[in-house]
Amino acid sequence: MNKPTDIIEQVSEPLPMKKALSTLQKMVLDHANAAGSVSEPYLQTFSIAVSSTDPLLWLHNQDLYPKFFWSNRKKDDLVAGIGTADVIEYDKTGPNNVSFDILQKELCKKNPGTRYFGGFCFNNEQKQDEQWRAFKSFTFVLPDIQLSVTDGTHTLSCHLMIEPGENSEVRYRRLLETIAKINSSTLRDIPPLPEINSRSFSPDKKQWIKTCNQILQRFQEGLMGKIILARQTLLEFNRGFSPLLFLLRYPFSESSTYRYYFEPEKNTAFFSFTPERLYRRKNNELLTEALAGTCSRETIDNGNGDACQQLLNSEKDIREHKFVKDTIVRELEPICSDIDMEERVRALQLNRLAHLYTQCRAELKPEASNDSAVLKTLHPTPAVGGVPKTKALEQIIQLEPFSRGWYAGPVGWISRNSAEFAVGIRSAVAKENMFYLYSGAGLVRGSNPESEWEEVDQKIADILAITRQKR
Ligand SMILES: C=C(O[C@@H]1C=C(C(=O)O)C=C[C@H]1O)C(=O)O
Ligand SMILES: [Mg+2]
Repeated sequence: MNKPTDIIEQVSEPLPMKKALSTLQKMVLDHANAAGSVSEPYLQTFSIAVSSTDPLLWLHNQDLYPKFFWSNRKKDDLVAGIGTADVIEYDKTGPNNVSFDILQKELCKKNPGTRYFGGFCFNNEQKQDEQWRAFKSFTFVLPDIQLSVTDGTHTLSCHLMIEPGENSEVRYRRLLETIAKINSSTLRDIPPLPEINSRSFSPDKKQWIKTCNQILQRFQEGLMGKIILARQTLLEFNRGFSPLLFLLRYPFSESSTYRYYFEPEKNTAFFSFTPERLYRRKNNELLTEALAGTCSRETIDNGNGDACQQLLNSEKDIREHKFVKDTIVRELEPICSDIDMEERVRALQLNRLAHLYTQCRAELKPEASNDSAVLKTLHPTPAVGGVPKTKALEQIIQLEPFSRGWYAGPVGWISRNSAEFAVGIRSAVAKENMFYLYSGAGLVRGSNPESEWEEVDQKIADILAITRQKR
């Protein structure tokens, strides 16, 4: 077999979905005749322009798994994917650094010019609760079929991966069968969510306040500077349903948040509406940021106040933010030749919340121009972990009455020369009728446990609002 060209692309006017699918089938079929055995992993992408189709609705209309969806904050990079052309995954408890290295090593072997989508758990040293089973320590999927919208251009692609020793004919046949199963209907039937039977909090408010006070005591003793404590809100619905409904019903199309969704098995999914970027890398160029310190509109002047101004004047929030900003700069130093962290802190207005925000641009040293090096350095920042890092991570395991799973972990995509990871906060994991929502707050000296409880409520309020939509 010839050395592969990465991408076979049919250049034409955008085709309607049905026609695009049959053309894609033909492209694969034409190529399948050239199939043989390979001595190295062989990855081929077939692509075609398709007429404007909402990727979320398209995903909703399919009955193949896994499913994923990704949208960046600017909404000029949207991808919906189905099926597994290839997967890089790992499922053993151990240090996060081992996970990062394994992904990097496997990715290098495959050297993909295209993207694998997935995520990592927050802390792989932690034994995970049952609802996280399908997500593993990490999972990155190269989908069989994907619909992407880049700068307004819609592209339908499929991927074929042949590993050494594999029968390529079987692979081609399997891909053709998968394409044949794609539903090209554009049905807009988005059912309402079922009723909620019960709602419970872990920890409850009393326990939360007790734990926060314990932490405040540690600050007094000078043992720690900052820690992020999270809460789990469990919603039990009266029946199971597709968690994708939360994305289809997310009402804030203008909001500057990522939208991340991964459904490894039918009706088991993790999703996140996070405002926070962990990093974006292109070769040796790195973009990252500090995002911490919160004020909600609702808590000032019955929603009429200026949350951004309030935040910029809050000594406690500025301090909370500074832990993240300073740590990022300090930890990037060994792996970067140039770091440009904005001097001034800004306020970023979201739907109901405002956050303190500073951007950072850096140049990676050649030996650190890879995602394993960057992930080891940045994750977890003190926006979701704490200061000092190791101590905070130990405390989180000890004090939180649940495991974090993928909550606050890096979620996003990775390819040969570039990657983008968001921080999986404002998130939920769903398993049939049970939905576990996660959110946390950064505690520093002077934090008020009651206000931090409310801050967490505000952070999951966008997700909860969806459960109250009537139609
Ligand atoms: C930990 C979360 O958010 C983080 C905590 C913040 C805070 O305490 O002010 C703000 C943004 C994030 O850094 C979360 O939403 O779960
Ligand atoms: Mg806060």
